[in-house]
Amino acid sequence: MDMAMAARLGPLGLPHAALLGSSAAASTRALPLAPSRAPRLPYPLPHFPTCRRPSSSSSAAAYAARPRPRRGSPRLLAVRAMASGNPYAAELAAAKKAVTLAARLCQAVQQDIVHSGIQSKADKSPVTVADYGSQILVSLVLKMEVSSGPFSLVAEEDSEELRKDGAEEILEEITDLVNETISDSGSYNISFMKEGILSAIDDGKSKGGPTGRHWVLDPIDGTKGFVRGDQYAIALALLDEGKVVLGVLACPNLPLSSISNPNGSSSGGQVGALFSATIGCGAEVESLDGSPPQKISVCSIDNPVNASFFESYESAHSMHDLTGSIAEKLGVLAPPVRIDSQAKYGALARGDGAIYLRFPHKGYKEKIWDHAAGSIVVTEAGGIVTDAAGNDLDFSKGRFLDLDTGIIATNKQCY
Ligand SMILES: Nc1ncnc2c1ncn2[C@@H]1O[C@H](COP(=O)(O)O)[C@@H](OP(=O)(O)O)[C@H]1O
Ligand SMILES: [Mg+2]
Repeated sequence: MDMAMAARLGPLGLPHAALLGSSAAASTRALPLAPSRAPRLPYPLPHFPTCRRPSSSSSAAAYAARPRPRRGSPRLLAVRAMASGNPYAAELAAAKKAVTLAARLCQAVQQDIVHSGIQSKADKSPVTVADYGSQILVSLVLKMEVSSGPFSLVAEEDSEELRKDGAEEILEEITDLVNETISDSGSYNISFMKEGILSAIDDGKSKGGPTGRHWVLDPIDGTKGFVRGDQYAIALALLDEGKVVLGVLACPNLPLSSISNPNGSSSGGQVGALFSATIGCGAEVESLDGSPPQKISVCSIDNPVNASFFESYESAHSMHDLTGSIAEKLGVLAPPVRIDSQAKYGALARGDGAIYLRFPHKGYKEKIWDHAAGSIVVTEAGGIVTDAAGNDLDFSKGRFLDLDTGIIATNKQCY
């Protein structure tokens, strides 16, 4: 290929016009519903006291003998981080702990939504409870586990609605659900009052930016999938000087085995995957129930004819006719695999498919929490994530990504 020709080509070896042109319909393969797991928490929960630090001497003895956090104190974690050669090891451990706890809360609420037959996002209350609850847990756990430096969190939710008249009941539900999840985990002997809950949400108001460290959180990514009982993710990343240096993706309904085989998820297999990656250290997956992490890498397919590609389940989020047309031009034969959330990035990173195409409708502005964790999981697994013009995604510009041309993630061979 001559240089002039190469310059005209975009990612996937296609001219930019082909990436941004239009349409051809494609048949689809939707990921089979993951088998549901028994809820760990009833929902809605009965109310219970919001502060239970022991006062009597006998309960003080019980308090002294309480189960301790398994991963050790922040100081110990920092020492381990230095010893392991991963400068973000303490942050990674905290991030995994935070999203695992949030995933438990979300699973309990999703079970309730599915069982109660709520199928529309219009009935917002349980979704709202889970969104806020997940953000609160992640915010609280990070603050308790990572003590170094100022705390900055760029997250989707704020407490404005919960501070309005009439929101008292839902705030109480959220408070109870958060406290119950913490108590049930056995990790901390602490509970929170409503004001602490509201301020944990508002910790997520940071604007991010090019300097310092910022956590980036989507407390429930793929809300529509969550309501349907399908895929969703709790996505948490860390920015350091404008770069994503760490990412974790809790995908409670994603099979642990590959979803490249349509029957793969029905092999009696476990669901609940936790992807993680730290810059320069590779990417891993483990079960949300705590199996040992295993290194993952993107697939080595070099001919799109043998590739399958991921895209949003929701056509409102990505133009299915355009992605179908791109796939056709590439020679992809398999129908698209449509799933919600950054579970797509996780599945791509472990080689379940070769390409993820995301082309929102004109005017949509992507938020950093929808891609930060997923993109580092893919790049650390050996893949590439760019916009349709081939530029790296820039997470240093605040709460939004500065692009309007779509996102492509794939392995180096297909790019
Ligand atoms: N019109 C639109 N175009 C593109 N993305 C959209 C969109 N409306 C919402 N989204 C984003 O798409 C995310 C879900 O991605 P996916 O389609 O891959 O499941 C949503 O995350 P939330 O569910 O956290 O709001 C939301 O941020
Ligand atoms: Mg999202």
